[in-house]
Amino acid sequence: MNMLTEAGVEKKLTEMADENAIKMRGRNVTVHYGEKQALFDVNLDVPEKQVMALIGPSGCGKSTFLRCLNRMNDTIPICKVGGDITLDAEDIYDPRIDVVELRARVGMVFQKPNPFPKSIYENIAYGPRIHGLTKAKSDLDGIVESSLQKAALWNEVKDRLHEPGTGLSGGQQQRLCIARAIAVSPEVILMDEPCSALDPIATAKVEELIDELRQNYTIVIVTHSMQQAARVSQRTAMFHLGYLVEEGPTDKMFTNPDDKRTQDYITGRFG
Ligand SMILES: Nc1ncnc2c1ncn2[C@@H]1O[C@H](COP(=O)(O)OP(=O)(O)OP(=O)(O)O)[C@@H](O)[C@H]1O
Repeated sequence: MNMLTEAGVEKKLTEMADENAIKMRGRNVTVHYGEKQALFDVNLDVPEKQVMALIGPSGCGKSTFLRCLNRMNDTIPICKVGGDITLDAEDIYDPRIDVVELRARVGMVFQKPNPFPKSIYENIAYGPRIHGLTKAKSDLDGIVESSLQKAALWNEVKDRLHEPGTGLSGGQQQRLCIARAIAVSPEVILMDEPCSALDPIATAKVEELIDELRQNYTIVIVTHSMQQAARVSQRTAMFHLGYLVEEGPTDKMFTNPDDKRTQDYITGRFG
């Protein structure tokens, strides 16, 4: 029989806990835009260092939920968020939370690549500089290089770092935006349909990158593409009309979902 020592048991338990670690937790999350309620009592856990896909028909509240996770909804005056959302068990809506710092810990990549109208180098250097992550120019050079490496863009841009970011192809611009998010050492990266403006080759590159990034980061991605959700995520959450319908391992969600609405959506019967 395979007997584990006490230290072995301890190690095994720690590994199991890590596998199931919850990075962000949403409890009874509601969102109103003025009178209109967009989310109803959403309870959803985001597992650490995995990719979670948010799927569901247009208008079901996927992007609204995503934006709750780094308080991007604060920028919409009519938007009111209720319920609890935690990051490492810390309430991110606590008035003492510094929202700028929160958004460095929980970075975001948008649908349309949106590099600053500055050089490739400056696009990456801006965040670490304003967050005071580095003082020496050589440190900043190092962050720029490692962020571009992690975003699988370094080889394509290393000889043109001082050219405008807006001069890159759409797919390269999106990887530049991912590098920019990585540069401030986030823990979570939120992606709102990051490939919808990209061609299939650029999409494949970004998907490959997402798969690599999950070794170090927790990722939540909104996508309209069932294939993409199946390719990149380990867990999938299905929304419908502002409700979380169900959540589970991606394999199960795409082969044997519990709810008929998920079945109908993934087989293209609505949405
Ligand atoms: N800024 C806003 N002001 C008012 N209503 C909004 C705003 N943003 C979203 N909504 C409404 O909230 C609901 C959920 O929208 P949301 O964008 O979160 O859905 P979604 O599932 O991401 O949709 P899509 O897949 O089309 O992007 C919709 O009814 C939408 O009209």
